[in-house]
Amino acid sequence: MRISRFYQIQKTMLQYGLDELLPKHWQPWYARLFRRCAFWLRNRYPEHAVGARLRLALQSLGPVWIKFGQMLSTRRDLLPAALVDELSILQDKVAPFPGEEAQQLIEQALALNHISDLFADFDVTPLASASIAQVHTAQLRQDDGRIADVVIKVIRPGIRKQILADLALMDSLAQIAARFLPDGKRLRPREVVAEYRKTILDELDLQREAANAIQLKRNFEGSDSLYIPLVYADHCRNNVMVMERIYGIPVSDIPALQAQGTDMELLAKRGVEVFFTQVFRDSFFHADMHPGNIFVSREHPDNPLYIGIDCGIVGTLNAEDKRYLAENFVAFFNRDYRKVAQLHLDSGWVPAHTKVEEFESAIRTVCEPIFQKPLAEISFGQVLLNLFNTARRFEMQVQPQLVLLQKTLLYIEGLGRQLYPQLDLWKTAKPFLENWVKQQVGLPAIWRQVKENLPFWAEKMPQMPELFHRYLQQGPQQQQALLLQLQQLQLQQQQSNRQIINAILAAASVISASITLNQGNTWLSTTLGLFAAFFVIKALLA
Ligand SMILES: Nc1ncnc2c1ncn2[C@@H]1O[C@H](COP(=O)(O)OP(=O)(O)OP(=O)(O)O)[C@@H](O)[C@H]1O
Repeated sequence: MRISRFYQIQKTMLQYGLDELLPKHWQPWYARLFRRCAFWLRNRYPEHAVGARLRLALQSLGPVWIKFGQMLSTRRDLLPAALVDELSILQDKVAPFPGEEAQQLIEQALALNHISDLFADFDVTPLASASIAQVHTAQLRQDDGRIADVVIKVIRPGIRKQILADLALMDSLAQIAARFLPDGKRLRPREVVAEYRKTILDELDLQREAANAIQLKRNFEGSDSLYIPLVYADHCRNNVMVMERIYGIPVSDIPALQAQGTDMELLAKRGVEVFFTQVFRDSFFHADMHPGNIFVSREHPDNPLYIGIDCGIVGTLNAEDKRYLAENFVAFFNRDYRKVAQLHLDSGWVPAHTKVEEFESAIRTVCEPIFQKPLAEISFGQVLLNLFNTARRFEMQVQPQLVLLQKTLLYIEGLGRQLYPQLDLWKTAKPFLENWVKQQVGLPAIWRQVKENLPFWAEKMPQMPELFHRYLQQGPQQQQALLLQLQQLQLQQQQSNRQIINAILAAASVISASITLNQGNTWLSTTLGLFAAFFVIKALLA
């Protein structure tokens, strides 16, 4: 099976003339000889450009390859623009599988004798069908007797086996490419395949998608900007997911949005706001924001509400990633390339031996042309992409979560400008970034940190005597480890105490300074102000 599939893949690639993607001097003599002899595998589509042939070949190889092409289409950092443009029009239109089979899968997964035990009006004709799953409509009979309009998403039968087999082959091909392509090291084909493997296998697990949707819904509870359909978690399994049916307008249907009088400017701005809120407030963002997954509510078009579906792919960021992003954006838009370079060094993103002047100059070279445009037209996604590419030359390993974010940012920008071409992204995003950066420094940040640490200390304090007791009972090596643990706890506690004391002293100085200033004693208030600054710095360094 594996050999015949391997042969089929090679055959398809040669019949679409994809060997042309490799410059002749990269191909060993035996490969060129084989190519000449294999008369039955001629390029059948010489009239098409090589990018178009790659797209058609992937399409004919099936869903796994189509999705792989779609993923590659987001890697402008790796592939030439013409190829990426072709790949980005790959569509995974796949014939639906029989609705009766979907019904059986649902009955099995939810342990139902008949689908009507739980659902009324199950429609065997799918509402939508894609390469991995298919969606049917139904009405859910709830425990309290109420009926809810729902959709049921069902994973295609047998798809997992097919995906695993193709992934194994893809990895073999990537190994060959990494070994034989002179550019194999830079393109890192095995890592690209490994990243894809994770994404596509995650998409096969609807429990995971359900959990993501529940989390995102909770994050935007009561929001005017984003609504996530309710997931019926009790009726979700790995291959079946039941959720509230929504009736919004697809975001790509601009005439329909305009016809209902949608405030397009507000809608575009809200798209950017929702994205930045997900990234900077929640550190949890929907990372599959293609237009097919975004709808707009038909209610109150003057206060437009997005509806997001398909939370199969989400990105998360840690505090360091967020700081990196926010500070870099702010430094970028101030055209402070030295700061950008320094930030990379300070955070250890590029090795310590990097020469900051060289790095600064490289960033300036790629980014300055972007700033020739008016600020309103600058693409954040492009800025990030250029930054990643430059940083990579300086040995920065780009983090997958940041690539996911950059890709989502490009989608959001494209969408925003499609809805409202005059959208000024910078103006919309700037308050978010500046606020966030501001919140990370100064007294409020210290206070927040102290508050965050208090429960930790409340929990750890009672363990101190126990740890000490255990320490006395252990052998020398374990004693050393425990001692270290104790010392760390003590250090953290001392740091936390120092921060609290300095924060209190700084606050007292600020209050006294403002009282003395009101009383007209400028000299004393200035001195107190200096004290306040001194304590803030001490708190930050503690
Ligand atoms: N809650 C819902 N209410 C109404 N329609 C829905 C809902 N969820 C999904 N659909 C419809 O089903 C289609 C496919 O759903 P979804 O995007 O979740 O599946 P998918 O298999 O992950 O597709 P793709 O990978 O192409 O995005 C959507 O484009 C939409 O038309």
